[in-house]
Amino acid sequence: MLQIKNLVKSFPGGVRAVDNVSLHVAPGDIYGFIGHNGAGKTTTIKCVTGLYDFDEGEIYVDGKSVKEDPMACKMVSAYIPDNPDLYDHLTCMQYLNFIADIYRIPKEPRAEKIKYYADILELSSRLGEPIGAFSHGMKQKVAIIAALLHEPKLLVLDEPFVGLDPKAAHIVKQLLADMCQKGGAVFFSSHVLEVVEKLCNKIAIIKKGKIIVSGLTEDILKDESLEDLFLELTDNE
Ligand SMILES: Nc1ncnc2c1ncn2[C@@H]1O[C@H](COP(=O)(O)OP(=O)(O)OP(=O)(O)O)[C@@H](O)[C@H]1O
Repeated sequence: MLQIKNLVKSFPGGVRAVDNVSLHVAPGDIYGFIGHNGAGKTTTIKCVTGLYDFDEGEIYVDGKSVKEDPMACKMVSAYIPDNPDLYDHLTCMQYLNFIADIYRIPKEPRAEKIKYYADILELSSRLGEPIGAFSHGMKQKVAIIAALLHEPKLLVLDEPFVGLDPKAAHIVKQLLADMCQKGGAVFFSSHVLEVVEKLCNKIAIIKKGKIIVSGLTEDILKDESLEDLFLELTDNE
């Protein structure tokens, strides 16, 4: 569903933020992407979602090249950034309709889906309010609903659990697991190692732009905790 091959991305001034990264996220995978601050997670994610151009390598979403066929990639995927900057002047319902229009979701399933997700994320009574009046966690929930409306095959999230209360985090984990059970794929970055360890069937650790370990969680961890492994692999400079 997501294939990253030998990705290289440098910034002006010579920072090689992503250095020959290769990853494969298959249908049904919940793939956790972890690393220290500045390791290259967000840069990789922004290359995958088409927000950054990249210097070398290839990225394929559902078999389509992000460089050559960006629209096709966007139609089957969704991205939730670490900071949900939505349109503050729109009401929650106006925003969700705007996103649904972009993905050409017909009126009837659209209304049903908005109701379904708003109910489980406890936003139903706030749909008519402007997003500008929402808390960070509420904006995060709106971004999650907007991302799920078109039933993406691939969902990419940057730090999805920051700002969510424990109940909302639990529901979002359930939504991600449901999506993967139906054959979708999830790729997300996180610093919450306990969540990654429990939720993800695959994990990659990135350090200074390079992948230092990747694969099935059970193969990587064996009897160790993810925290111990992470500290062991990333602490030595
Ligand atoms: N727009 C930019 N211009 C220049 N350098 C950048 C830019 N964005 C990121 N970098 C650099 O690229 C490297 C990787 O940053 P990135 O944001 O991908 O890290 P991260 O793993 O997401 O970190 P965090 O966990 O803190 O969010 C860092 O050295 C950072 O300073």
